[in-house]
Amino acid sequence: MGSSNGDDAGNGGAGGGKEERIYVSVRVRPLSSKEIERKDPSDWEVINNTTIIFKNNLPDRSMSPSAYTYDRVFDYNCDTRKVYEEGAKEIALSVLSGINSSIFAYGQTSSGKTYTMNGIAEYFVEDIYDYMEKHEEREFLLKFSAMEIYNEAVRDLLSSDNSHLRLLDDPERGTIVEKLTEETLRDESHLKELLAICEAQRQIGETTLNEASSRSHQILRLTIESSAREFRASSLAATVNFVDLAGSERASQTLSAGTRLKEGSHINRSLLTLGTVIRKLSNGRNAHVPYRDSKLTRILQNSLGGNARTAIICTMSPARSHIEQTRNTLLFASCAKEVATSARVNVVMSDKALVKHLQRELARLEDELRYVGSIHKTTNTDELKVKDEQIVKMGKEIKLLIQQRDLGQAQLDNLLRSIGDDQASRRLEETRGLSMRHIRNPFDDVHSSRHWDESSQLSVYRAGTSEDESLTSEASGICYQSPEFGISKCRIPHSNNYYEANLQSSAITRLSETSVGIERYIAQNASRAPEIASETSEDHCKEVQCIEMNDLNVNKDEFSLLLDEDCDNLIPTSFVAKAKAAQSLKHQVGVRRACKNLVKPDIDEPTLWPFGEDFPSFRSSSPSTNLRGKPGPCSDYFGRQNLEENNNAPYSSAKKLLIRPEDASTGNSSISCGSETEALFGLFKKSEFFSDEEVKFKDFKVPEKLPKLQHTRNCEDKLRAKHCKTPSEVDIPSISNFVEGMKEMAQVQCQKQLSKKREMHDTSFDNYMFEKTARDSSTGLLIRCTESPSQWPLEFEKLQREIIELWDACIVSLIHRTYFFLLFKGEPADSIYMEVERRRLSFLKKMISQDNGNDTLSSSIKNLRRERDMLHKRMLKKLSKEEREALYRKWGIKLASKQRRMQLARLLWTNTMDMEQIRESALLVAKLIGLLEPEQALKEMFGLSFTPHKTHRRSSSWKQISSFR
Ligand SMILES: Nc1ncnc2c1ncn2[C@@H]1O[C@H](COP(=O)(O)OP(=O)(O)OP(=O)(O)O)[C@@H](O)[C@H]1O
Repeated sequence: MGSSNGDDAGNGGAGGGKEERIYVSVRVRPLSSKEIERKDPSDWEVINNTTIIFKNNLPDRSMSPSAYTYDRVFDYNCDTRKVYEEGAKEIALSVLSGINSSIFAYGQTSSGKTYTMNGIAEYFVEDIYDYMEKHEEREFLLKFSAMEIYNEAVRDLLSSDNSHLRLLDDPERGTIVEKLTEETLRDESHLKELLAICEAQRQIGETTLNEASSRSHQILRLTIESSAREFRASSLAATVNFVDLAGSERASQTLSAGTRLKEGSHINRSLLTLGTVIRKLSNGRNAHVPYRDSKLTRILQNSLGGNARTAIICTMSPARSHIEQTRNTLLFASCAKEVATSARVNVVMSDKALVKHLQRELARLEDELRYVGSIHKTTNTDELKVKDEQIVKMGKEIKLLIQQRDLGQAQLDNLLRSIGDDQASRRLEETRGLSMRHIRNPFDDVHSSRHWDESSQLSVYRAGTSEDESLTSEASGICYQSPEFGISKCRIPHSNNYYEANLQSSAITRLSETSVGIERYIAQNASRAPEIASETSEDHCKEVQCIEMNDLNVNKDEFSLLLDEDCDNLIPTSFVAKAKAAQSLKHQVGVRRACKNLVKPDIDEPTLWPFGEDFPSFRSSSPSTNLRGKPGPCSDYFGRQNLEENNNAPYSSAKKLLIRPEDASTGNSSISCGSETEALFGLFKKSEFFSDEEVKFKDFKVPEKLPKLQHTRNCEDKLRAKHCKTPSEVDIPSISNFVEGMKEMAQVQCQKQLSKKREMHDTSFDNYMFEKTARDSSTGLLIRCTESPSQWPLEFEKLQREIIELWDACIVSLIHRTYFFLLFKGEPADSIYMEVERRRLSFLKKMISQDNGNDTLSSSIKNLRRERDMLHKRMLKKLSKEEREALYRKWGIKLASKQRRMQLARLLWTNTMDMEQIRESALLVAKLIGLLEPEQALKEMFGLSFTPHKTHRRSSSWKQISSFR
């Protein structure tokens, strides 16, 4: 065979076939006896193995090509073996390599198609069996089937049943003939028998040209599967088709009529489609190829441009009388020469082989899984190891802390004993006829801070006034912390009255340090509440003991507070004792910090104080250093005083004033026992944080005119000077500090929420408080948020806008706004933080409005200016020129204008109605202050969880952030 086919039959890969052209040869038969008889001349001459020429110079032949070239041209004297050997063998035998192949015989009737095809099939069968004999190492399976397409009906040539067979489309095998008999060949003779049957079964009729004309298209199909005997994992399987087409002549030429005419039309339909298919394929594969237009092309689709090697042998008569048909045949052959097919080796896996293959694949995947699992396991093991180490380490720390606690407890007990606990009791009994009962000293039963939290949700201190076991609550002094925003109440009985007052929550948060004093106060004063009011502040101050902190020989009878080194703040002695004993606080610094937890800020308006000035002795030796100041530049984020080292400063934004009841009722002003008193118990004035009910006393009416507090402006000035930084010194609070503050704030709120349900069935007084809780808007918001999550997005948007407006109104730090804005983006758990922020800002706004535009506002403006100044400077450092210019354009700042950075800084956070501008502002500020990845500053990073948790350590964020207010 020619080089175009190559010698690489069977080399096609299983995955993709090798493209090759259809092998086209032309066979010229000898003139038949009839043609010779009528002296029909031969006009064709084979000049070489590949070319045939028309040798007659007839006038009407001038337009036709005179020479035709093909892969092979066989002259009339070539026998069929040669035709087979050189025109079909290689392709036909590709089937042994697992490659589909097809051999076609095409030509007009009586041109020698059947003559040629029968010979080829015979030689092929011989070769196949010869091959099989020579390849005993392989096992072969041959299956034979045969069909004819007669009048566009498919018939099984191996079946005596003349019924028409249907064609089916199989997604894997293509078009298949339904119910076509497929005989498994036993041997060569068996095949020859079957071939004989086919020949006998084929439709034959007499035409003018051929006495035994084949009137149908015959397809003989041999499928060969072969596999190596010793290695049967896979086998090769392919099919070879021997296609003997019906005559391609026109019906008129065969002088057909009746049945023959009908046959001709059907024959020509299939041949016409075959011609179209070949032509389309020869022109390129992009065009639609009408395989389905005829049964012939549909069945042989793979052999025509598909997965098969194909050879076409065009037979022709050299007689002049057939010149037209011969030329058509040659033209068809020329066209077919251009058609390419793409045959590939068909590897078939046996079921057994398939199972084996799948088993191997499964084993491989399992290995991979085990490998991945082992990596994962290793990782887990490593993680567990680290965690185990952490557990061991934490265990050691816990052990150490327990030791320290026990030591502290022992020392405290000794201390209490040494300072005369008994004496205190005796003294109380002697002087007031009271006994301390049911006192729950938090240090006695606090085994862990958790316990303290638990108890702080409920009544905390109870001092009995008699030894009667049937002590009623009316007879007792009660001081406890309510869940209502952490507020606490003290109730002091006297006669038929008892006085109640709210204690600022922050003080109670630290009640562990002050409890003894509270208890004693209650115990001591339960029977003399009215008298308290009559005592003067001078008297009170006389009682104050200022004890040096190293002097632990304090008299426990006296509720004494230690002053810190500056005598700015107070700390109960019991706390000092504990602090010292536990060695958790370092002398003065520790004490000072603890003391400053108790510091209370500014007082503008009075709140009634039922206890008078006989409150346990404490004083400030340095009144000028009291911490009265207005929320403003020196106030922290929540309006609290901005105290250096005030790491644990409680919430104390509300103003307060301590006056004696009678002073309150008479309007006399007698303020003064010092800010420390206020700080310790921090009574709140009526404020946005607390309602009327929370601050009024049951047995006192709030006087219309209340004494004005005499501010010590020096203090404010001093604080301002001390804590407010110059622009160049402006520090940027870290987001973690900011978050820490948020957590603490929300903690109070969460505790309130949690305790609400728990307390619902408590005393009537408690119910009173909880009814308040239920009315509380924050609580309401949270409930709405958790129970109607679908409403929350709207609520959030509304709340966010309100907060943005309030930030603007309160001239809040841009950095604070940025942190807040970026952190709280609308998750349900944000509600608590947002509500706290809203209430805080509302309170601040009111404070500012009450300030009548004085220093507070101007200071805030000044600080905001400093902040903008800082941001404008950072633009140079943090932004490239291109980034800056892009921002100028975005913000509508002319590139040619001056002080563009400052212009931009002044625009930030200004348009509160434009959320896009707000968002842009937040992102820009975040970038400028070094919050490089604001999106990563998620609440989760900082544990901003709604779950309440203890955080007694207060961050310095308040101080830092406040410096921008
Ligand atoms: N190469 C050849 N050498 C000798 N005789 C041939 C050759 N080719 C064909 N013949 C003879 O020509 C006659 C017609 O051949 P054949 O039946 O094979 O034609 P056909 O193309 O199959 O016709 P139809 O399409 O009508 O079946 C037969 O008698 C056959 O023996």
